[in-house]
Amino acid sequence: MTTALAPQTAPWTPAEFEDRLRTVAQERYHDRHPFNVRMHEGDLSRDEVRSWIANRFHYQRHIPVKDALITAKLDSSRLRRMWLRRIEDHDGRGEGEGGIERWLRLGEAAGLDREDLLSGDAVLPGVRLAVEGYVNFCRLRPPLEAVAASLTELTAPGLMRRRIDAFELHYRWIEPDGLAYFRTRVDQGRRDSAEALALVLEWAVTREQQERAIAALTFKCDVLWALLDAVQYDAVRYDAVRGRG
Ligand SMILES: O=C(O)c1cc(C(=O)O)c2c(n1)C(=O)C(=O)c1cc(C(=O)O)[nH]c1-2
Repeated sequence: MTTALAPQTAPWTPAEFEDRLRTVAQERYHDRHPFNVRMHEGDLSRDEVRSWIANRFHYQRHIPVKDALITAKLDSSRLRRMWLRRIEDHDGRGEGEGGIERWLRLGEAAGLDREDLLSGDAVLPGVRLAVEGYVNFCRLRPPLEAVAASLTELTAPGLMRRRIDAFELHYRWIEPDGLAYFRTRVDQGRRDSAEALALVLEWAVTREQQERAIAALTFKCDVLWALLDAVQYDAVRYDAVRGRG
């Protein structure tokens, strides 16, 4: 005797699954975090912008590490080549190239010292934990979940454009060349998210796999949110210490 699948375990159609992924990537994304809202409105002090740049550098420098962990799990040359390109995007092909270098230049354009950024001394405990959480997630989970976690990049290009506008309008004390990182990421993020989405749609065949992909993306949104919680809390604490809080 065959039993029909219960309706709740039937897979979503690819269109419905994609729609659910996009909804998570929009509704839970950190563009809605109060710190980002304040950034876009021009409310951040110079110290707050600098703290964000220094703390976000910790995230940036770990992106190629987590991409190397994902690459090691991929089982074809085509897929590994695809993922290796992400590592090159961040590390460059030689000294003085790539996204990490561009982020260091953003820091310098905002008045931060390259050596201080590289030392990691300004990185907050909550930021360390959030980034470690993401790296370990990609280390421990199967490729489907690790790739699905990168799908926050479905929403990232829109945020990059918004950030460029906000920086040009409100934070003119940052030298314009420093914004090169964000300009480059608009197209890279679009390409990366399109590739990752195609893989997730192909690999998640059962309802359980689809739900795992949604959970992975939800987790990643929480990583980005927690990172900004730490930066925001530090700013509040700093204000209180100086009697402004
Ligand atoms: O500034 C941002 O808001 C933002 C967000 C994200 C993201 O959504 O994960 C990434 C980036 N930037 C980014 O620059 C980047 O290289 C990147 C790689 C990834 C990833 O998970 O593979 N996300 C992001």
